Parts: sequence; C-alpha cells; structure tokens
Amino acid sequence: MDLHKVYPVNKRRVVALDGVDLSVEQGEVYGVVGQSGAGKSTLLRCVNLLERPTSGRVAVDGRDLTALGSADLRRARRRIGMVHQHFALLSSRTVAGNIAFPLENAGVPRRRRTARVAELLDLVGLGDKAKAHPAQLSGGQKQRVGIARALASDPAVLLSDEATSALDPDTTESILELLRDLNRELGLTILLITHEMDVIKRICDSAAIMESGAFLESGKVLDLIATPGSRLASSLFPLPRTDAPDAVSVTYPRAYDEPLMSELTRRFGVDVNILAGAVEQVAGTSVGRLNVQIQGERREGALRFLTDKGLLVQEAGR
Ligand SMILES: Nc1ncnc2c1ncn2[C@@H]1O[C@H](COP(=O)(O)OP(=O)(O)OP(=O)(O)O)[C@@H](O)[C@H]1O
Repeated sequence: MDLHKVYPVNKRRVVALDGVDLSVEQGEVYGVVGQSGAGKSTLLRCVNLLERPTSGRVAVDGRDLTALGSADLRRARRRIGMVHQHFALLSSRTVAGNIAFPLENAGVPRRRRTARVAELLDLVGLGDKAKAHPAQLSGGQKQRVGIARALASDPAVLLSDEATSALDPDTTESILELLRDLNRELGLTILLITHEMDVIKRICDSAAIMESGAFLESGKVLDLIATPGSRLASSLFPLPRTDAPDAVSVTYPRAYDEPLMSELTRRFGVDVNILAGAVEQVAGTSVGRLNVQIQGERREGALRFLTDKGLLVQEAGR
C-alpha cells in the first residue's frame, strides 16, 4: 500500500514506483498492464519482497511482509508462487525434478514430494512428460512446468511476470485458459503483469493501467469500462475518431437483449446512423462500444433513454 520505490542510479534517483495502492481480492485474477518502463516488474518484485520498497507496506494473505525478519519472510514467500516470462527452469533437471525443487527446499519428504509432483503434472496436463528435460519441451509446455513448480508449495497467490509474452498466439491462449481454470477450480488468486491488453480482456476480473510508476485507473474491469473517459475502454475498443455532427460514443457495459437502437428511432423519432462499432468478450461478458450519429428534435430525450438503460453516453472520439 502506498508503495514507493526509488533506485539510486549514479547520483540520480529513478522513481520506479510513485505511490501505488494495489489491493487484490482473494480468488480474483488481477492484471496490471502498462508499457515498458511503467514499473510493473518493480511492483511485482516488491509484492514478494525480492525488492524492498523504499516506503509503503506489503501484505499478502493477511501478513505484513515488510515487517518480517528474514527467516519468517522466507516462510511467508512459500505462500507466493511466481511464473516467469522465460520460464526459469533448471536445464539439468527433468520436468519432475524442476517441479520438485521448491518442495526439496521446503524439506518435504521424498514420498510426499513424488505424490505431489504427479498431482501437479496432471493438473497442468503434462502427465506424460515427467522424465523429459526442458530442452525437449515446447514453450507452452515449459510454461506449464513453470506454473506447476509455482503451485508446488500450495501458494495463496500466484504472481505472473509476463507469462505469455514469449509464446505464440495459440499457446498464449492455452496458457491463459490454464491460469483461468486454476483460478476457478482451486480458487487461486492471481496477480499478473502484462503489456498486452488482450491478457486483461481474456482472464482478468480486475485491472490497473500503469504509467510512470503509478496507476492511472484501477478496479473491476467491467466497472472501469463503464467509467466516463476510461482508458481501458478506449484501448479495448479503439474506434476511429469522428467529427460527424451529433455523434456520440455509446458504451455497452453488459449484453442487452433489447434492440435499443431501433427502440430509439421508434420512441423518439430520431435518425440513428452507426459510424463504427466493436464488441468484445470481457470478464465473461459481452461488452461493446458504438459511435453513432443521433439526429432529430428529440435527440436529448433519446440520449437520456440510453443513459437510463445503463449505457454510457459520451462525446464521440474519446
Ligand atoms: N535495479 C534497477 N536499478 C535502477 N533502475 C531500475 C532498476 N529496475 C528498474 N529500474 C527503472 O525503474 C523503472 C521501472 O522499471 P520496470 O522494470 O519496473 O518497468 P516495467 O513496466 O516492468 O518494464 P518492462 O516491461 O520493460 O520490464 C524504469 O525506469 C527502470 O529503468
């Protein structure tokens, strides 16, 4: 909470985190999206205290990590799993050996280790790869091993550092599906960082847009989309700007059964001309945005009707 991180670089101060308030609910998938240099990796490293924040507090699973001594911190870290962009597997160990590694470190006896590794291999769909070495696996399979290893010590939260950035689109899709399934089936809380809006769209319940070490927007994805001026909405539905007179941008924050636009023309006698539109599946809901020209004497009433229906009506082009 209120995290600050300043790196001293040759007498200069690089502010990587500038007052970040991040609160992840238990059982949700939370995505932080931002461009390179926004501070995402620093934030993630501060969450598991690989990096100590310059100021601010970090609590995970109800424990204030910033207050712990090193032995307690090591124990608390076992409740935090981490998945890396470039997998970070040990090439000399088999798949099973990689997954067993954190269990060995935690002193889990061999028999329990073997049983747990078999369970984890099944969970990530690699039951037949126990004896393979990382070099014999595809990128997607390597990431499945990374995920299994991260889950070995039964973490309360999984941190994902650009887990799909090194993967092709189909493999990305299958890894995101796996993360979503783990979230649903095990109730696993996931905090991920990404530079891809698509990742937010596909699996996140909540999101933050990060820039220059701070959050520009944060909250439930569907609430953010329904917020006037939302950056998330304009990134998800990048409609062309329009100078057409009487044009508005209408955001549908959920799916509607009623044919709202034809109802507009019927009720208010206005002309409706659709200029551009996009519909996306976000957080399991169909949401969309239209740029429409609405003209006629009763235009104001028509716009109010849309607002009353729960749609967000804004000046077009925003
Ligand atoms: N160890 C460090 N020493 C000095 N400056 C650092 C260090 N780590 C990060 N920074 C600086 O902090 C800022 C945020 O970096 P960070 O890596 O957190 O961003 P990011 O959003 O994760 O970017 P990327 O996606 O490229 O990793 C950058 O200006 C970076 O140069």
